Amino acid sequence: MSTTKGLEGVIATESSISSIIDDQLTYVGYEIDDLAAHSSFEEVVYLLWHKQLPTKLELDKIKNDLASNMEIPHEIIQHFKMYDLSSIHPMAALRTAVSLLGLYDPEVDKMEHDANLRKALRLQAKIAMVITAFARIREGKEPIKPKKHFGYAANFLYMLTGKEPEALEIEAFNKALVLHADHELNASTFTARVCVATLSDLYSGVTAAIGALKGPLHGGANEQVMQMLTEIGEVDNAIPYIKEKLRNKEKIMGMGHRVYRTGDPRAKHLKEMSKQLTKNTGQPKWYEMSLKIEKYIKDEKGLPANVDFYSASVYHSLGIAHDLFTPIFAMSRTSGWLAHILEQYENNRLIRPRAEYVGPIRQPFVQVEER
Ligand SMILES: CC(=O)SCCNC(=O)CCNC(=O)[C@H](O)C(C)(C)COP(=O)(O)OP(=O)(O)OC[C@H]1O[C@@H](n2cnc3c(N)ncnc32)[C@H](O)[C@@H]1OP(=O)(O)O
Ligand SMILES: O=C([O-])CC(=O)C(=O)O
Repeated sequence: MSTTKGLEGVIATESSISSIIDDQLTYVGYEIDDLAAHSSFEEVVYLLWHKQLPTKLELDKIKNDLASNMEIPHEIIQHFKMYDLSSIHPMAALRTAVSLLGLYDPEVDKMEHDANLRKALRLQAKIAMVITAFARIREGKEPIKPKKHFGYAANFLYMLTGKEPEALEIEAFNKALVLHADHELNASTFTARVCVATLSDLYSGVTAAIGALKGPLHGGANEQVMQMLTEIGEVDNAIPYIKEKLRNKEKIMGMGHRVYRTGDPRAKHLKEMSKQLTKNTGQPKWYEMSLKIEKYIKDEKGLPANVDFYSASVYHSLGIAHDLFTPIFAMSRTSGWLAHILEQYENNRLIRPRAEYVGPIRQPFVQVEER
């Protein structure tokens, strides 16, 4: 047996959801650039789950279904109110709340495709209010219910702030959701597939995936990027700060990728949004700092910026708390996780690789009294 550390380059499954070929990303064969330019998040959700673009009627229906199913059970709100949320990371709260949501879904253990689609819709809808309710309750505010006529992006921003978002904010946020929705067999998606390949339920799969996304080598990097930018503070400090980090053999968050070599095709969209939004908010320094870091790391280490790098200054410019960046990633990626869960169920086989044993062998057993 031979091992591949981190399963690099290992093809673990077939999938027709998203592909990364020659550093180009597609969802069901549609270029990410086209989807980012033209589609709503709901359209992408439909595409990932049904593997075709919706008709106008189908799109209207999924938009309406998502908005009408967003309200979360009262018990989840009560659950958040039980804790001192000031010391709880929202990703931990989200992981627990998604698991808890499963308790309130009467179809949780129904395994038919249609039942799984209905659960997927409910979970995708409710996860938006789980995050916003958490964010409001920890600030001592009451959660806000969704508006039926708002789209997914607008509803999230509205439930978070209580203000009707502006068109530019909705557009930027929608685009960020589209860009994060799916990404082939990344660590959290693989986790979801491993979990449900035991024929466990969909809530378990998404709960497991949230746990995997939380780490700073994966989705948790976007929050870390903003922490780094905040520590840097001013554009002139950027390069000395980065040099020091590299001297200490520390990783620069938001840089590098297991699959992309020339660059992450999502990053350019977020970069452009960061440029515009930081200018609009009168804080171009976040973009300028990011630009310097990106160039330096590319020149010095040959590493490209990944999706987490510019999303940090985008979300910051939208006035979103830094520790909500990863939950927002999770909210979008839930659509991809659910698509992969549905695909796994369709053609399931238990996922159970082997480990090469490298521990001691033929050890003589010694009774506890003699050790
Ligand atoms: C949505 C996402 O999940 S996108 C990724 C988000 N994560 C981050 O941004 C965290 C920072 N980046 C990283 O840690 C890595 O690039 C990963 C985890 C994304 C990919 O990791 P891997 O493919 O396993 O690469 P690995 O960690 O082995 O790095 C290979 C080499 O590049 C270096 N390297 C990789 N990324 C970075 C980085 N961000 N900063 C500095 N050096 C880096 C490593 O130190 C290593 O160097 P060495 O060979 O001299 O020891
Ligand atoms: O694919 C990966 O390894 C990580 C990533 O960019 C993502 O999940 O969006």
